[in-house]
Amino acid sequence: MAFPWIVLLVLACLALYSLFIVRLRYRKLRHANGPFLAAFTDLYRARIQFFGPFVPALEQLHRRYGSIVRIGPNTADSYSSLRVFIGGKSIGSIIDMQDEDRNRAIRRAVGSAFIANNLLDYEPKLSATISDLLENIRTHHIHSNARAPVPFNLYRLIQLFQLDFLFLIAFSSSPGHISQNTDVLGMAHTLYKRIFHWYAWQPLPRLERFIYQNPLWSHLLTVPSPWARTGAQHLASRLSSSSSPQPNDTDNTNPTTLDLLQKYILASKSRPDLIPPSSLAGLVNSTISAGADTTSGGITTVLYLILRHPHVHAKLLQELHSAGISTPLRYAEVERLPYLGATIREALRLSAPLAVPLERTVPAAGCTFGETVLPPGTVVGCAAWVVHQNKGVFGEDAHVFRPERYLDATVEQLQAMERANLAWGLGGRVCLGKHIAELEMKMVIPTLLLSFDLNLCNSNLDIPFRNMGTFEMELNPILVTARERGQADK
Ligand code: HEM
Repeated sequence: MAFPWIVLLVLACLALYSLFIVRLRYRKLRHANGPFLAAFTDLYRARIQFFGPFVPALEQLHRRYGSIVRIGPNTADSYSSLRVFIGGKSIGSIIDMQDEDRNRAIRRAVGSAFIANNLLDYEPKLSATISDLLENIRTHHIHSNARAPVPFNLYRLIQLFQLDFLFLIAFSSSPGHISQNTDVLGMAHTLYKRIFHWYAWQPLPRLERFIYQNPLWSHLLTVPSPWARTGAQHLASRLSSSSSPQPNDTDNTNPTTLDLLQKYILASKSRPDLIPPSSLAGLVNSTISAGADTTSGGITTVLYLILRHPHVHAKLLQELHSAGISTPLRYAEVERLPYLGATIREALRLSAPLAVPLERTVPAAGCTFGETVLPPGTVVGCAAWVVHQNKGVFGEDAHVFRPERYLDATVEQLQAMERANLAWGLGGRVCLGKHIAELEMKMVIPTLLLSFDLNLCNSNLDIPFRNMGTFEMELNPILVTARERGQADK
């Protein structure tokens, strides 16, 4: 009857080992302030992040414990729960790549696709998709005297628009969401499920990996990704097709002929050590899926805040009218409009699409924040929503939507606000698609405002901006009605 003793011995060893690890993790950061429970278990953070409201909970912790708060023992792997699987195998992603050197090199290899100077390459494709968007609103949602107002879900429509645009720039072909007015491949829906999964499991990456990424049963649990499947199909047909531009093509001097997939293929040809062909599907998929929910949420947020603040709406229309914008609008006409730029910036400050803390690991040299010394390996994170409420930087009215704060500011204040701007992240892992997203926002928002008289149906809706960013727009849809603007309004 030795069996129970062996079991007990193993259990005791496991318990001792867990205690040892917990104590080690606790001791390393015992000087950091925070709730008692958070020093020992990630369940504390999981509770506030899952049941929320997360941002107010973080703000309250800062009021109580100061500018640095310990919200967990020390767990890194912010993005592992975003992994996408095909046939039970993770296809990899640029976002959860922890090898900084490789990430830097890949960003350099495909960087030309994302720099501000090459933005105009995207303009024709964007204009075409905007034209489909206008057509969609006119066909399905317009409110005229002859027809009763038909409220529509602004976020859903912008999401369909965004999916079409991203596919166009990535694969030179659009699934036609906007023209068919539907989530053609079920992408919007799975996007929401993935984002929800990420938010829910981000604080518990080990448990998430054990449950959802376990080779024994993960194929039963992982949400299929029509994104990844479609991307992989495009890649396969591109590599086998003789008609499309091939990786060996020397005519890559004209960037307008190359879509994102082709740029990645060329980068893979010249640096197979860095971008092996097997990593192409994951890299392209993660690059564009990073721009889907963020940009749809960003555009929706800006429009929502403009519509909620009639004086901002009026001032913006005035700026657009005085600029003599043509139809269809060209990027050069709106790129530098000050009030438009300030309005977008202010909306992303108050409601950055990524609401969860952006995490980094302290390097070997360690680092010091104020008087707190953080040892190498410590995971640190900043939540844009919390940083963006700093009154010392953004003023006493930091909670108010006021685009003028950037136009009235001194150079020093502007620099301080820029340094604290986390909407796009900061440093080496700053958003790769920032310039593309800005191009989109600066073209889509004025076009919609100049073409339609948009009205919010639920203008008392505050919830989306207090908890988890764009994800909430799925649960609490922002409904609007649209009426064609008369020529006289323009
Ligand atoms: C309003 C729109 C957008 C916002 C607010 C946004 C925000 C962000 C943020 C905050 C990060 C950094 C995450 C971190 O620091 O851990 C990021 C990363 C990234 N974004 Fe965006 N993004 C937007 C649009 C786009 C678009 C349109 C694309 C591509 C077409 C894109 C591609 C990426 C990629 C690939 C990364 C990962 C970069 C890396 O890890 O090296 N984003 N984005």
